Amino acid sequence: MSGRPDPRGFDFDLVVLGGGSGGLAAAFRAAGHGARVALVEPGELGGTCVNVGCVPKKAMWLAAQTAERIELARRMGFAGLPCPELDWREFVTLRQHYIANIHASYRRRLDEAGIVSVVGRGRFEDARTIITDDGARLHGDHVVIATGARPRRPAIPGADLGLVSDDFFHFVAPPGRVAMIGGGYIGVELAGVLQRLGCPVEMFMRGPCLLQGFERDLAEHLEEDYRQAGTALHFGFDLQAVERSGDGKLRVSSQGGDAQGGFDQVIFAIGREPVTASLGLERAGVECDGQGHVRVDDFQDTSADRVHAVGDVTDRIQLTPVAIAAARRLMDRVFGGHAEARLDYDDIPTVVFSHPPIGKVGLSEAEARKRHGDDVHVYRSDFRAMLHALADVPQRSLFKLVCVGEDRRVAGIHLLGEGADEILQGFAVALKKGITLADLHDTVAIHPTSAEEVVLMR
Ligand SMILES: Cc1cc2nc3c(=O)[nH]c(=O)nc-3n(C[C@H](O)[C@H](O)[C@H](O)COP(=O)(O)OP(=O)(O)OC[C@H]3O[C@@H](n4cnc5c(N)ncnc54)[C@H](O)[C@@H]3O)c2cc1C
Ligand SMILES: NC(=O)c1ccc[n+]([C@@H]2O[C@H](COP(=O)([O-])OP(=O)(O)OC[C@H]3O[C@@H](n4cnc5c(N)ncnc54)[C@H](O)[C@@H]3O)[C@@H](O)[C@H]2O)c1
Repeated sequence: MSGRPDPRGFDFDLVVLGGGSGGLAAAFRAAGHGARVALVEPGELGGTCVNVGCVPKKAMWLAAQTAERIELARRMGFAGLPCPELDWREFVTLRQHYIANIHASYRRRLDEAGIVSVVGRGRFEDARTIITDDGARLHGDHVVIATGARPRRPAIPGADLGLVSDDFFHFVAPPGRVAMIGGGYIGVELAGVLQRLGCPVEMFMRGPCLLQGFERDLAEHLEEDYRQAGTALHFGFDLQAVERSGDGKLRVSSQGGDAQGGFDQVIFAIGREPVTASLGLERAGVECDGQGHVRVDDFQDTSADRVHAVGDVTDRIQLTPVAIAAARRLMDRVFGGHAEARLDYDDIPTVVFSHPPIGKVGLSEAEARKRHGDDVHVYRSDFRAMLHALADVPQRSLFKLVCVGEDRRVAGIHLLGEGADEILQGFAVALKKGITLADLHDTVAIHPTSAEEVVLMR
């Protein structure tokens, strides 16, 4: 919308705050049900995922994987290959061109769906009224809050010397020697990309391992892979300060007195915080938890009538398909006549795009034992993928099934290795449908693949 703000305001069935994964999905689905929709977004369409998350990250991962493949090819006897060295500027141009196409496609789809797209930041005047930067008032019968999250910075001296994941996607040249703080999804993924693209990187973790929340044995394998690739891992490093030394390099020090220097960049990957502070939620009667996440019930309803929230702004699993699925079901309930529609947050598959990738769906072995006691049966396959065996590199794959009960229902699938990212999706469908180990054994394997290990585990 442009021009002078209309003092009478504009009426809609739905006003959506945020044009990221969740907000766009809500807007499109509601419009599909015939609702009159306004979408308020101050930045580029697509939010975190498209602009500073999944998409540019996966592009960098693909570049890093290509470098890895060139190295494998050399080991397999291909001669005359150049030393893999990425021209970052050229690749980033390709990446951003890909992203620009996504923006254009969203813009076209919003127009086609008749959704009013408002450029600006919105905040609540009351539970039915959103006021935008330029003073326009949008009245919605329903409001969806989908303002997402932003990277967290530690409250320590020198925090302003460090970067966050958003900044990573501004690099147009190798960043030099990097200290990555945090061993969760983002720390592991960005460190993996850097190491495979030939940038020295060291990881500093407060805890004792990488990827807490993933199977210990698989994560330990991954730690070994990272060490083999030349990444130093510092566990139990509780960051106390970042300083610039006399030589211009950065130095990180821990509570325990440990210090490491000589870094060109420090990147914080220590979690994300919800974007709620400036939304005027109190004026709408929307409650937040202690960390600022919007509180929602199982139906994505907030404490305010007809105000809903989806995605990273809530305290649920922070994944794009989760934000999208929650938004679509919410709109099916509100505008589509499906009174019971809601997202089941159990058994959501997830993959970390590490090198190699690691993925999981369902229960961990520990969670299964907590719920099912001794009636838990674990099957493992530890093998070298054919590609790695041929190239004679030490990388191994580790697949694990967690089954429960007399009928060995498959309650958890955990994959680390070549192709894990692509293999998991289909098996996640099967797990969700309640398959047993016997069902896997009844399925004829596809040979020779890594995926066949899942149906052959005994
Ligand atoms: C580096 C990185 C890699 C990731 N990789 C993956 C991955 O591989 N797979 C995966 O599933 N997930 C991944 N994620 C997570 C995924 O990006 C998020 O879970 C997802 O984007 C959440 O969507 P959302 O709609 O809740 O929020 P967002 O996508 O963050 O969208 C929120 C939008 O709200 C807008 N906004 C903020 N304030 C206002 C306001 N006042 N008014 C109007 N609009 C406002 C913002 O500008 C933003 O566009 C990754 C995240 C990061 C950071
Ligand atoms: N492939 C994917 O699907 C993907 C990729 C990236 C991000 N994401 C989503 O984004 C979310 C955020 O990613 P993330 O990596 O920032 O968070 P995370 O929660 O995965 O990991 C944060 C890590 O930082 C550590 N930490 C927290 N505070 C610290 C401190 N003060 N000092 C040192 N370490 C500290 C935590 O112990 C944890 O290991 C993820 O949880 C995930 O849901 C998904």
